[in-house]
Amino acid sequence: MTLSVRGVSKAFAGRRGETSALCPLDLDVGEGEFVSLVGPSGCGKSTLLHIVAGLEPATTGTVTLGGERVLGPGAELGVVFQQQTLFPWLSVRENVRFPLTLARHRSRARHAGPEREADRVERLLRLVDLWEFRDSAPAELSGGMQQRAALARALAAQPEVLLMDEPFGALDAQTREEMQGLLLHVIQHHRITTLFVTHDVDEALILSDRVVVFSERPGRVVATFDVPVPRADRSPDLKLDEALLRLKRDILSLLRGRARPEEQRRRLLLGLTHTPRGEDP
Ligand SMILES: Nc1ncnc2c1ncn2[C@@H]1O[C@H](COP(=O)(O)OP(=O)(O)OP(=O)(O)O)[C@@H](O)[C@H]1O
Repeated sequence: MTLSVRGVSKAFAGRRGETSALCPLDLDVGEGEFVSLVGPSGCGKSTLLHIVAGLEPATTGTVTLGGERVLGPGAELGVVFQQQTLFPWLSVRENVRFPLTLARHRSRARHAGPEREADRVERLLRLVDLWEFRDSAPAELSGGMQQRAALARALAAQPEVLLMDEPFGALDAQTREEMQGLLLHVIQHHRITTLFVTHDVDEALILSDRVVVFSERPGRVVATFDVPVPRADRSPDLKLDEALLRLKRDILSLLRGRARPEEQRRRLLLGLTHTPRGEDP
């Protein structure tokens, strides 16, 4: 299913007047394509994702999925956010089953599909390596396990579009790499149209067909980079690939040119971006 953003802008009304979060922007994600958004903190990436998910109205413009206008949250979308969003009172298995129950109640036969609900839940829990923890409560899982459960839940209703907002942002480096490997496995086997927000340029390059760079707030698209690596050849080890290193350098220099100095310093301190060897930050 194609995703199309046309002339979408957002202004928030606040105590100190209006905050313009997004300039009118256009963005397309083709059927089965994986597109990442990177940009300075506060440039409106999450706001755009919320608008695409139908969780936040746009001030101007329209979002369409498969040609149909998005007017609110829909079952064709799977969403994974950085914060833990599992229902704490349900077990891991019940969390993953939840979208299927919801789809059944909305009698969305298309989403029920031929596979039995219980079989699908088991397949997904095995895919994310949580079958053993199926009866645990979310609070009993580590952060990485909770995000694996959140990914399984997002995939349960067989969404045609996946929206992910820094899903691995709170994880340690090793768990993050494992999650990237898992997501690569998922997208190599199911070509789901995906819009992915991250601060990590390596992560964007490893996972994406295309990386879209935003300006600082109010966000607009300043550049788009195609990633010239076939899906089948992708892995977290690609960080050292020559072509990707060149792309990374280009993206970082764009971000450094556009990010505010204090934000650049914060990111460098946090290790969110890396300075290519021989260059000053
Ligand atoms: N509900 C809201 N009310 C008022 N202002 C908001 C609201 N949500 C976001 N904003 C403002 O809109 C701007 C964009 O925020 P957003 O969270 O989309 O940025 P971001 O690029 O995702 O940031 P980060 O990378 O730090 O997560 C910020 O200035 C933020 O303060």
